[in-house]
Amino acid sequence: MCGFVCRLTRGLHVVLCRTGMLSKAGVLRIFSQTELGSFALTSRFSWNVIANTSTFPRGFSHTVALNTAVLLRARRMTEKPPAKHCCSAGVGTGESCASSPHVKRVAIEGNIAVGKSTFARILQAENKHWEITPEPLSEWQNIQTTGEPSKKSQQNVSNLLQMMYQDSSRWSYTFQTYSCMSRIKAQLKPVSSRLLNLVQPVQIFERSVYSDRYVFALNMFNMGSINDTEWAIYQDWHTFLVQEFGKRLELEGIIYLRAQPQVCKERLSRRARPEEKGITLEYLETLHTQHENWLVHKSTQVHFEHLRKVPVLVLDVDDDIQNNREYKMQIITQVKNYVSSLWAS
Ligand SMILES: Nc1ncnc2c1ncn2[C@@H]1O[C@H](COP(=O)(O)OP(=O)(O)O)[C@@H](O)[C@H]1O
Ligand SMILES: Nc1nc2c(ncn2[C@H]2C[C@H](O)[C@@H](COP(=O)(O)O)O2)c(=O)[nH]1
Repeated sequence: MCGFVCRLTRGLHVVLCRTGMLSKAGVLRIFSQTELGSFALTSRFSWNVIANTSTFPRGFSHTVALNTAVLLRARRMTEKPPAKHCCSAGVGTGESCASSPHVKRVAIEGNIAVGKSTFARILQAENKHWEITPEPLSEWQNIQTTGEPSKKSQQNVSNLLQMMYQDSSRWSYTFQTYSCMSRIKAQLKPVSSRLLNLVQPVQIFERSVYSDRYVFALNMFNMGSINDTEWAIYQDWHTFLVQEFGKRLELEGIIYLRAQPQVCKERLSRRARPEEKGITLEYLETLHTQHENWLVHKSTQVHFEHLRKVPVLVLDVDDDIQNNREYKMQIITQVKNYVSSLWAS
């Protein structure tokens, strides 16, 4: 038999017949045949991730029809060097990593001060197979700037969270660019080796690139804090980046923590974060509505096919989870059952 056996995904072995000359790097694309006879790109892998590429042909351009109506085509692509480590790969190589297939990724979503961080800590303590990635709040509160040109060496710190609450029309768009970028980085962070060695590991993110758009940015736009032009630009780059990073930003599950806005207001006041002292009940109500529209009524227009299919676990957390052991165990059981269902699917 001519060619190589490449393990592309779990359980899928592909025989590549070769023609042509040698190449060191490239991208392998898998196309599925559609009913109309055309081919849709389903996966893309950096060659150096799947095999020793020194044996691949230069200028390789070849098509192999497999008996499962899957067409394989490999093409030399030298513009973008393949990443050294699949999980730190750049834009455009997203599918090469497809994250770790045996780690489930779940986001905790919910209104401000509903109790996401508290809940995340409870989950972390409950199950060592669940690892939490907190929301990058401190990054938003501590942006290193160089200050005035005359004081170049002096480092200043900007608190973008505070700036956004103090002058929302000036800073909301800037805030969403930064919050979204930091969420992308958080979601792309490689899975820890500790987690990778566990059975049925789960990566839990506090919020996601999706609530950034379908809750906050949309809300800011509806409130007039983000104008038409900013909204168009935000949506353009958001769609582009989410599509480019592909599977690496996808979630397998969403846990929606829900409480009445009034309850969130009370918890917010108790927490007393200085930047948030101007937050009104009305603002929390609009955010509540955005969550409900996106995750419960499904009336928000979402732009990513996979996101529409993500199963959502809704947990009502109006009651005190911290000081009521029975209630806490009941909620944890719901999460365990939900996570088990993700593994079963
Ligand atoms: N279920 C709950 N019942 C009562 N208080 C809670 C509950 N969950 C969180 N809190 C309290 O509410 C405040 C906000 O919680 P936090 O976890 O910081 O919210 P979030 O991360 O959603 O902004 C904290 O003071 C926390 O102790
Ligand atoms: N305008 C936006 N504000 C956001 C966004 N994500 C979080 N936030 C604010 C809300 C809180 O004041 C603070 C932290 O949120 P918690 O709910 O975790 O306490 O940051 C956003 O995308 N846009």
